[in-house]
Amino acid sequence: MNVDGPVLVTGGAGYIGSHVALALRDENIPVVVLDDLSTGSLAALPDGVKFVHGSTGDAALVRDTLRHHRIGTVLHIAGSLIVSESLERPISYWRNNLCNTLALAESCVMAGVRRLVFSSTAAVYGPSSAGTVDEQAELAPISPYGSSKLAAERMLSDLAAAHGMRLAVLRYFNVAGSDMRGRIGQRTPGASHLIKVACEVATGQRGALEVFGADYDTPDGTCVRDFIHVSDLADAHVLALRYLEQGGPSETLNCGYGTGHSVRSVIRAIEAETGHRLPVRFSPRRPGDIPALVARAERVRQVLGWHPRRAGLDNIVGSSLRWERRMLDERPMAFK
Ligand SMILES: NC(=O)c1ccc[n+]([C@@H]2O[C@H](COP(=O)([O-])OP(=O)(O)OC[C@H]3O[C@@H](n4cnc5c(N)ncnc54)[C@H](O)[C@@H]3O)[C@@H](O)[C@H]2O)c1
Ligand SMILES: O=c1ccn([C@@H]2O[C@H](COP(=O)(O)OP(=O)(O)O[C@H]3O[C@H](CO)[C@@H](O)[C@H](O)[C@H]3O)[C@@H](O)[C@H]2O)c(=O)[nH]1
Repeated sequence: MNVDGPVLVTGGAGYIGSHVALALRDENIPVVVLDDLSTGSLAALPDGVKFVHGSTGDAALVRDTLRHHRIGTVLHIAGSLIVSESLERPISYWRNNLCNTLALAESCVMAGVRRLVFSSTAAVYGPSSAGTVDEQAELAPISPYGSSKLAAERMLSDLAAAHGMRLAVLRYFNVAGSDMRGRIGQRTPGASHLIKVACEVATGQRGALEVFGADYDTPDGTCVRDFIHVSDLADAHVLALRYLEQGGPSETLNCGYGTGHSVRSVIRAIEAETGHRLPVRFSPRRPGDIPALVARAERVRQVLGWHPRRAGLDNIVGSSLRWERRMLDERPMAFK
């Protein structure tokens, strides 16, 4: 492959970033990770990956890192991402997702980086009657998280156009699962993502799964999401890198499978996998939740030639449960 210098992965000590770093390393692409370890962990870093501790907002550090390692492409994955938290702490979300992204992008321009991949989100879309959105759907975020990511998309697009940088914006839907070979997984302490939480409950690390709302206008009353396996998403990053290196123009791509699963169907998939009933408690709706969010995702397949290999709740839930059981083995006796 024509790799123009190593790739910088921001947020590479986090859940998605570490799977992306692993996918790049599996393709023998040299990787440097920049992470402030605010939610990430050194234990998540794959072997053979260089690590720089610091923030994307630290302009001097970022410029030194870009120049010292002769970085050709930046995969900007670092960010703040919990929808409900963003409603309580909007300043922190706008600062990290917009201001720090602007600082990073300015450093990229000054250091002559020509290619950028940006982690955006399905939360930039508003609630739609069909629940299924393509890249042209109305952009109407209902949380500071979604708004700050949308603003960052627009800011990056302006900078890219003016400074000869090519930009791939990847709008992830709900990312879940772990490396199928069990090498890495999601370590986030106190995580709030449905499948992570439910698998922690299934392995006895939490008491019960709280289901936020069963009165939505959806087939079974619970919210519907398009869950994408983290390693399929990581593969899309490798393809986006190749695409930009081969001269592909700037693109915005939904990353999902185009299949919706309700919260109740996730619970059923976990029960089928474990053979036990999952303890569940029904609670009121959680602020900021959209009833249904499913990708129309033909474009990512057409543009990048992406062929996901791990679709299906069984792959996602199975790999998540295997990872939680492994984490349990590493933890103190109190959890056993
Ligand atoms: N998890 C999902 O379902 C999902 C869905 C859509 C989009 N995303 C996006 O994917 C990205 C990664 O999410 P994740 O689930 O891996 O979360 P995560 O919290 O596991 O990873 C984020 C990583 O970024 C680091 N970080 C945060 N701010 C930083 C900064 N200013 N400088 C350097 N490092 C910083 C954290 O320490 C962490 O390692 C985020 O940008 C998020 O918006 C995630
Ligand atoms: O303990 C829980 C956790 C979640 N849910 C429900 O499960 C669904 C999914 O929630 P969650 O896993 O927290 O993900 P989202 O709020 O959909 O957001 C994720 O997916 C978005 C893309 O769709 C990303 O942008 C966000 O960063 C990421 O956190 C929602 O209906 C929640 O109300 C529960 O009922 N109980």
